[in-house]
Amino acid sequence: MNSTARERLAALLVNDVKKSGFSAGRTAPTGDLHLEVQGVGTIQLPVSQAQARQLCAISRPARYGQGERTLFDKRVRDTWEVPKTRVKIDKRRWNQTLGPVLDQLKSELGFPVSSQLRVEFHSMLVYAPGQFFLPHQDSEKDDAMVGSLVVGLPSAFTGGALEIRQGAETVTYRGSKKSLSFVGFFSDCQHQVKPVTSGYRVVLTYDLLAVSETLQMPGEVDSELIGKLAGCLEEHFGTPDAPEHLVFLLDHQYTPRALSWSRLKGADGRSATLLEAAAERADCEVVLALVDVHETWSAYESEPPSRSYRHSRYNAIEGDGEDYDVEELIESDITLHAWIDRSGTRESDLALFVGDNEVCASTPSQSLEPYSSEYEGYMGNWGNTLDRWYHRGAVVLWPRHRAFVVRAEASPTWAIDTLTAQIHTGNLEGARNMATALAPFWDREAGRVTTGAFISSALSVAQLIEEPELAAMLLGSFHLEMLNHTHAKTLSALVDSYGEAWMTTLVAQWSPVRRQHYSSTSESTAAWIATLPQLCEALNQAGGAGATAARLLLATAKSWTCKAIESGLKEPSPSRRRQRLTDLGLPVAALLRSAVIVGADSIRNELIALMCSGGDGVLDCAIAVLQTTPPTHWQITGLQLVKAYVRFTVEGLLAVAQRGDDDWSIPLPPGCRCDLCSTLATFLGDPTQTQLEWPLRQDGRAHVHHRIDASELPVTHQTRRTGRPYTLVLTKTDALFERERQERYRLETQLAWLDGSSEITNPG
Ligand SMILES: O=C(O)CCC(=O)C(=O)O
Ligand SMILES: [Fe+2]
Repeated sequence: MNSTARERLAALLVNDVKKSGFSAGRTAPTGDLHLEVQGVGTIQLPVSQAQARQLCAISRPARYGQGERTLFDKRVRDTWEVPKTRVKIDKRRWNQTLGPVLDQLKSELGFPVSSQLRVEFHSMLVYAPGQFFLPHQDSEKDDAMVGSLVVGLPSAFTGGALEIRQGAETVTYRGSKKSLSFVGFFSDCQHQVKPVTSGYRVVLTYDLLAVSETLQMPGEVDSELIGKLAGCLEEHFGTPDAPEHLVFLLDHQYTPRALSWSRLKGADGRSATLLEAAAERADCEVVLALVDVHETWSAYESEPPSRSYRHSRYNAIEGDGEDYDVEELIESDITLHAWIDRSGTRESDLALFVGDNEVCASTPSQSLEPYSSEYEGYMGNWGNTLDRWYHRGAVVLWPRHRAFVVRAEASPTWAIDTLTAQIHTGNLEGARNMATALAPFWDREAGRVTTGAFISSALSVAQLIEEPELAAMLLGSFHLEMLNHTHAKTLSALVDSYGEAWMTTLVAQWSPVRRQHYSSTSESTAAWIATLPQLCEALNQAGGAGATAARLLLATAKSWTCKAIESGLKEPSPSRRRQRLTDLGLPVAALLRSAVIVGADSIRNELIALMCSGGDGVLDCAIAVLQTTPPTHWQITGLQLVKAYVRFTVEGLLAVAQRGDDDWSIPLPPGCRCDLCSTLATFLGDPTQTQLEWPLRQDGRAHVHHRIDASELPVTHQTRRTGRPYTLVLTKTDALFERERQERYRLETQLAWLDGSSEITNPG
C-alpha cells in the first residue's frame, strides 16, 4: 500500500495508462513503395546484392553530429548515405501503407487517438558488411519532432540489428527478408545499429512529428479516476504544513523548445489530460514544466568506458553508456526551470528547488536515459560516484488560492509585474496585500534576479506602494552594484516619498561594506564605483531629493573604498599588494569626481589626505588615481596636491644612493619576531654573506620557507637531506639587484610622466 497521497496519485496514473513502449515495430507488404534512385533506377524489393552495391557506389559516407558540429568518424558511424536529392518516392501510393502504419505506431507508443503523427523523410542509408552506427540519440531539430521512424527495406543480411535502449531495457529489431519493417521510437531513446555481418541492410529514416492537440477530452469513463486523483490532490495539499507544489514527473524528457501541451510524447499526453481534469475538480492550478533531475550514485567502473553519442540530426553529446555499475542513490535534487500554463504563457529562468515530499513519478529517472553523466573517481566521502542529469517533463500543481505566492516565489519578475499591474488599475490595497504575502521568501528569491528591468520595476513598485515598510521589504535584497543612472529618477522619488532616514537604512543594507568584500571578490564593487559619477550626475539632474540620494551612495562607496585600501595594505605578498592598490586607483578617481559633482567637499578632502598619507602601497594607489584622471581635472578634484606629494616622494626614493655591486643586504619586512626570524634577519641583513647553512628541524624549516615566500624575497631555500636534523641552505640570488634596477626605472618613468603631465595643466 502506498502511504502518501502523491504516491497513490502516481500509482493511479500508472495503472490507467496502458503500458506503452518507448519504441514499436510493425511490418507491411512492399506493394505501395515505389522507390527510384537517380543513377541506379527503380529499386526492386527485396533489394538485391547487386543493386545494394550500386547504391553504395553513388553514396557518400554518412556524418553524425556532436555539439554544434557535424562530424565524420568511421569509428562512430560507418554507413553509406544516398544523397537525398537522388531519392524519389511515389508519395501518394506510399501514404496508403504509411498512413495506417503510423496509426498503429501512434497507439503503441501511447499517443491519444485524437493526435496525429506525421513523418518527414530524412535519409536513405545502406550498411555494407562490417558497417554500423554506435549508440547515440537523435536530437530534435524541429519543435514538433518527437522521435524517429526507420523503414527497413527487405533484403538478405545478417547482423545489423537495430537496438533501442530506454534505461535498463533494450529492444532489438532485426528487419525482414520479404516485407517492409517499421520501427518508431522516441528521441529520448539511445539506439545503435550493430555491425552487418553479411549482405546489405537498406533503410529509409524519417523524423517523427506529432501534430495537433495531443491532449484529449477526458471521457465519461474517466470520471471516477479523475475523482480519485482529485482526492489525492486535496489530501496532498490538505494539511496545515502541506508542501507548496505537487510535481508529477512525466515519462519522457523534453528540450525547452519542444515542451508544449500539444506535443507531449506518447502516454505523457494522457497523464497530463487526467491531471488537468483532476486539478479542475480540486481547484488547483496546473502547469507543464521542465525539471532538471540531478542524481548522484555511488558506482564503480565495470569495464573500460566506451563512448556513446547524441547523434544529431545535428546535435550530439557524450553519454556514459553501460560502463558503470551503480549501487546506491546518494542524493538527488530536482529544480524547476521553466513552465507553461494552460493559457500557453511561458515562464523561463525559474530556479525553484523542489522538495522530496513534493515529487512523484510513475517511472524513476534511473530507468530513463540521462541527458548527461559524469563519472568521478574516488571522491573522499563516497568512493566513486556517477552523476546523472535528466531533463524531464513534469506536470506541476498547486492550490488555486496559493497561486500568487507560488508563482511569485518561482518568478520574482512576474510578481513585480503583477504588483505593477494592480497598482496601475487602481487596486493599491490589493497590491499591498500581495506584497505582504511575499515577505517570507522575498529576500531569498528576489536576491537572485539581477536584470536591469527587474530592478527598475521593483524600485517603482516600492515607490508607488506608498508604504515605507513594504517598500523597504521589496528592495531589501538589492545591492548597490545593481544601481545605475537609469534609476536616478525613481531613487530620487523614493527619498521624496519616504525621507532621508528611510533611504539611509536601505543604502546601509545594500552596501558592499555589509558583505565585507574588499579583495578579489569585489571587482564588481570597484567597477560599480567607476560608474558612480554618471549616477551622481543623473541624480543631481533628477532634482528633488536626488542630491540627497547621491550623497548617501557616495558616502557608502567611500567607506567601502577606504576599507578596501586598508585591507589591501595588509596584504602580505608585495606583488599582490601593489596590484590591489593599483586597481583601487579607478574607484578612488571616480569618488573624487562624484564628490565634485555632488559638492561633497569633506569626502573629497578626506580622500586627498588619504592619498598623501605616505607608505608604499598608498603611493601605488595615488599614482593610479593620477593616471586614470585626465590632468585637466586635477585642479578641481584636488589632485594637484596629490601630484605634488607623489612627485616629492618619488624624488626622495630616487635620491637614496643606489645599491653597491657588492651589497647583498636584504631587509626583512616587519612580521614575526621569533628566534628563527631574528637569525634569518641577521643573515639577510649581512651585506657580504650570501649563503647560510642552517641545521633545522622540519617545523622550523617550514616557518622559514613561509617567511621567505610570503615576502617574495630574492632567496632560494633548499633542504640537504643528510644528517639529523636536515640542513636548510639559504642562498641570496641576483634578482636582488635586478629588481632594484627595475624599481628605479619604474620610478624614473613615473617622474617623467608627472613632469610631462604638469605642462598640460599649467600652460604657460
Ligand atoms: O539505420 C538505422 O536503423 C538507424 C539510423 C539512425 O539511427 C539515424 O540515422 O539516426
Ligand atoms: Fe539515430
